[in-house]
Amino acid sequence: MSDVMPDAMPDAMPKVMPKVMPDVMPNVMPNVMTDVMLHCADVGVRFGGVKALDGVSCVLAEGQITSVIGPNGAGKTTLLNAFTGMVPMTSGSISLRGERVDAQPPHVRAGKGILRTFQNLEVFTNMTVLENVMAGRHRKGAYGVLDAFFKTPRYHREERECREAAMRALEFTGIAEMASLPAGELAYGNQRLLEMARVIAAEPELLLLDEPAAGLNMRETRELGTLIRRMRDELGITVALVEHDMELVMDVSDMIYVLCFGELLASGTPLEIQRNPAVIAAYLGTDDEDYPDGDADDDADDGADDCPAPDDSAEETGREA
Ligand SMILES: Nc1ncnc2c1ncn2[C@@H]1O[C@H](COP(=O)(O)OP(=O)(O)OP(=O)(O)O)[C@@H](O)[C@H]1O
Repeated sequence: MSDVMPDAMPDAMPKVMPKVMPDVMPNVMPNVMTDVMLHCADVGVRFGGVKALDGVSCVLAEGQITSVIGPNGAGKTTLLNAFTGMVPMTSGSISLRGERVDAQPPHVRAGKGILRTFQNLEVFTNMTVLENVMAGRHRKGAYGVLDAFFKTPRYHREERECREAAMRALEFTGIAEMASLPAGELAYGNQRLLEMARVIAAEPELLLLDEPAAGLNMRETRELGTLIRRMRDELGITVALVEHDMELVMDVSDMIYVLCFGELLASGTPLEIQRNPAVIAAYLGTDDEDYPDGDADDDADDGADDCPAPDDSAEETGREA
C-alpha cells in the first residue's frame, strides 16, 4: 500500500485503489491497485442560479470503465463537460495523470487524449463512412496546409496512415464493409458504431461516452456493451460512461458514481450500487421487478423527484439556487 495512504480509511472501501491516493477520495474505495487516469476534486459548476454540480469528487481509474448515473438533470453531462473543459468550473480541480488540466481549454485536453461522443449523433451524413472516420483521425496528423496544397510525400504518407488506421477502427467496430457508403445511408445503430469507430481512430486515452445506447434496440445495446468492454480490454482505453440503460451500466462498469441534484449520492461496484439503499430508494426504485435484468430507464426518469439530498446543503443543488 502506498505510503501516501491516509491513516484513517473510510468505512466503505471501494474496489479500485489508485496507486497514488488523491487528496479527496470518493466515499467508496477500490481494492485493486491501479493508476488514476483522471481525478476530479470538489468540482462545482453553476449555470446562473442553478448549481449543476456541487462539490463532486471522483476518480477514473486507468484501464477501467467508470459509469456516472443519476436521474435527468442530475449533472452527468455537465460532469463530462467539466472533464473536457466545455463548461467553466466555479470550484474544484481536475487532474489528468496527476497533472492539473482544469485551466486548459478543450482542444489542449483533447490533444492529451480526452475525447468524447455526444448524446446526439454527430455523423457527417454527406461524407462516406471511411471519410467520417478519417476526419476523427486527422487530429493526429502533423502535415500543414502547404503539404496538403502541394501534395507532398509527407501528405501522402500521413493520408495513407490515416486511411489504414480508419479501416482498422471500422474493422474493430464491425462495419468495415460499409466504408464506401455515404454515412447518411447507414441505419441508426450502424451510425452509432461509425461514431465509435471515429473516436477509436483518434486513439483516445480517456473516452467519455454520453448516452451511447440512446436510440438503440436491446440487441444493439448488448453489442455496444461488448464493444465498450473490448475497447477497454483490447485497446486499453479508459472509459467514462454516462448512461440511463441500467442493464448496460451494470454489465460493463468496474465502478459507478451516482449523482443526484448535482451532488455525489453514492459510489461503488455495480453490486454495491444495486444494494445501496439510498440508490435504490432515490433512483433505481424498488418496484422494478425486472431490475437488474430490465432497463431501469423509466425509473431514472421517475426517480428525479424522489432523489434525497445527500446532505443538508443539497437542497439548492441542481435546482434554482
Ligand atoms: N448550458 C446550460 N445552461 C443552463 N443550465 C444548464 C445548462 N446545462 C445544464 N444545465 C442545467 O444543469 C443541470 C444538470 O444538467 P445535465 O445536463 O448535466 O444533467 P444530466 O444528468 O446529464 O441530465 P440528462 O440525463 O437529462 O441528460 C440541469 O438542471 C440543467 O437544466
